[in-house]
Amino acid sequence: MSGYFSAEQVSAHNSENDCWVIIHDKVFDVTNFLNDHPGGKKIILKNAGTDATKQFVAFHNPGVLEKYGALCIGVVGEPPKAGAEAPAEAPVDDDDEMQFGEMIPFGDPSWYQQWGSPYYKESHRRLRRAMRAFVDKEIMPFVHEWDEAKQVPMSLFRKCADMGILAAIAGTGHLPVDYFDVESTDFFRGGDKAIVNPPEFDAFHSFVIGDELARCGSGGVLWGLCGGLGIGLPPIINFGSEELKRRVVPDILAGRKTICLAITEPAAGSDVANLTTIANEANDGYIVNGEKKWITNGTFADYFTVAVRTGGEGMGGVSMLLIERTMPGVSTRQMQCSGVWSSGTAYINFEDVKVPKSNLIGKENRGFKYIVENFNHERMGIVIQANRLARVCLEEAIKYGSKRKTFGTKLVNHPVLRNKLAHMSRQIEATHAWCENVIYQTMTMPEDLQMIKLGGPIALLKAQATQTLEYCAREAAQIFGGLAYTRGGQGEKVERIYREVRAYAIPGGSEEIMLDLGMRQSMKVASMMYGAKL
Ligand code: HEM
Repeated sequence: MSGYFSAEQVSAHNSENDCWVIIHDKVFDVTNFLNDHPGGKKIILKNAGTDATKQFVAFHNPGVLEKYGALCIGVVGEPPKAGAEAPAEAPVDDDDEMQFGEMIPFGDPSWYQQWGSPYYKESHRRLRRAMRAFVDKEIMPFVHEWDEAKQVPMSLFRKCADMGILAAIAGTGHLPVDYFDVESTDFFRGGDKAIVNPPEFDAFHSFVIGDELARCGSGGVLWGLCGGLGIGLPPIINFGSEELKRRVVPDILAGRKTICLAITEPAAGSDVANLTTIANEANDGYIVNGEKKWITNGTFADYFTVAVRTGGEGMGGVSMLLIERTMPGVSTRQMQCSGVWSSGTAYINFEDVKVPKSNLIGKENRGFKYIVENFNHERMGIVIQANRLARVCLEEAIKYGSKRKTFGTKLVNHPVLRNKLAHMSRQIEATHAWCENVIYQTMTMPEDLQMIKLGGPIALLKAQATQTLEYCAREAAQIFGGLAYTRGGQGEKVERIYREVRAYAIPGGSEEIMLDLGMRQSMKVASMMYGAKL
């Protein structure tokens, strides 16, 4: 972008061989783009040489202009007078940032929209600003491309590592500071002056990171980035030997290597205790044989945290092994799924894979305990993502409904449409508030009690979040109409999220199992711990 033009100058460029348009006060030379324009040549030519902002807004996502930035040749207006200083940008006062975001009703959590909250302080507000800038610049514009290509680039892992996002996702409410260089990250460098000083990092910082990340509106990117790291690494960090941790954790937190969790099998999903992948002892290690299915990140992961049978039947015979892609006998193939395309969901074969004893995670036959201990963390990750994806559906629906007119009035002016938005909003807000309440308990309740007392509510919360997501994706798709039935364009996010609902409602415990477990566990806690006479 270079020049300054008057509207009159622009109006002279009004033919097929020389076509300019003004959009949001910027001047675009679209002459060479006319034949490639997905909406057709004629429709732009009708607006050639004019301010086409209104027409453009009616048919496009705002992100389109960022993608086609190269077409911009200048702005409408006078060049600044020589010697005139550029207006200074107002400094951001973190203490004052009670309002943040676009102010779409319920488009962001209430603490972004001037509501008070006991949970957030300045560091959370700084972090939300930094996360938003990162996601808007480094993720949002590329999501559709990555989804169609069915992979997230490795460069994204490195960028997220440089921010500190990978370490935050791997840590369960605290940062694994011994295994990454705090001073090389944007979020955590600089002690007191850091965006977040590492000792002050808490579960609400994790929440802000997960919530802001999920604004990208792609379960594929979220599962791609967090789906292996968030569940495959904690068993190593929490139970692995120091040697194992030193060997694998730093590379993963630096974005040089990736890891996934391999538990589910073609015939063993939520009933983990029945898995059949076998690890027979041989010399100073194991020989592993078996198949794993629906393994998030399995297509590209360097490491696999694998649940194997080392002992007898049931949960007491399960161990966790770290298997490496370079080990002979490991093969993976990408599965064709309805959604989360860029997350590399894989079918994995282990054929006579020799695994050294040093790759055993924790103790033999204790694997089931390690898996179960990460369930709360895993499920809360799913809850946070699902509820923000639901919010994205709401936000998109409100924005679209505020510009699209039918029967002479905007969609949002039809009561039947507002009724849908209202039901979406109330479910999202209720889920968010419950989520904050549970997160607060993870910071204040002793860890051994959390396992017992939070398991039930978190299972119910997972079902609540995924049913909210399903509802919101459906209603937003109805509001977008045909646009949510086609990939890309204005309905892009909603179309994608609608396809991704099952990737939230099934893994990490299906809704059916969550609802049953949630009540069973809560009944048990009520009678055993609180003395309820049931
Ligand atoms: C810099 C100028 C423009 C660029 C870069 C551009 C780009 C695009 C792109 C990428 C699409 C595919 C759908 C999407 O991704 O949103 C599209 C569709 C479309 N564009 Fe443009 N466009 C421009 C100007 C215009 C103008 C001035 C009009 C005038 C009305 C227009 C009308 C349309 C229509 C009707 C569609 C089809 C929408 C649909 O499929 O529902 N475009 N444009």
